Amino acid sequence: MRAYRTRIHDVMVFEPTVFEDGRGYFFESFNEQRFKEATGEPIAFVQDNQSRSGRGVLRGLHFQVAPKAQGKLVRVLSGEIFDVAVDLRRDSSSFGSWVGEVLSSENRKQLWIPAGFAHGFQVLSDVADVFYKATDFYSPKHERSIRWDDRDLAIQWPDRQLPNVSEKDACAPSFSEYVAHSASSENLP
Ligand SMILES: Cc1cn([C@H]2C[C@H](O)[C@@H](COP(=O)(O)OP(=O)(O)O[C@H]3O[C@@H](C)C(=O)[C@@H](O)[C@H]3O)O2)c(=O)[nH]c1=O
Repeated sequence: MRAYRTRIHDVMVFEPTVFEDGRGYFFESFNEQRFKEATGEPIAFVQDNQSRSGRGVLRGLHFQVAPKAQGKLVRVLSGEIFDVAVDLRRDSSSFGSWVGEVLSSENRKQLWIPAGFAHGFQVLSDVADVFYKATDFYSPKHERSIRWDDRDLAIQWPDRQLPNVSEKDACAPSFSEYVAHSASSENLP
């Protein structure tokens, strides 16, 4: 497994070692010991999620606030997505910055998004099955969202067509509205 950091230090990419033979392939999709060594943090996952989306779907930007903030380890079982993490930790030098990575069933990359980040993805294939592990349980009370097309965040989504978003995501507040109306500590893990 290869693990490396992105331009936001705490967001990491994992590339598993794939063993191919006459039968097909094998790889370890998650290894707790290696994950802990690479991140340097004692991270435990408690929930696995899976979603299917068609081309043009954009889900996000989503996060849960403390004490139910979630770290997420995202991968794609079929298809291709552009996966994005936005740093919402107010004490961070990269507060308000984003990083994006193409994840696909072909490249088998995984993106580690720690607690304190918002997460979203855009589907680039006809269908994408996305699977992610989360470090805390779903809690609607702590769930928040920020607009995917926020002007200050200026995320460069690869598909420039107007995406297919949920009603909830279409009404999400802007980044500056969110920052103005939330407690400064709520995104600190
Ligand atoms: C996220 C989630 C949703 N649900 C339910 C609530 C709702 O009825 C239905 C669909 O929920 P949503 O519309 O919020 O699904 P979705 O837009 O796919 O939300 C997800 O987006 C990505 C980007 C993330 O990072 C996730 O954490 C999550 O927020 O599933 C659960 O039961 N458990 C969960 O953990």
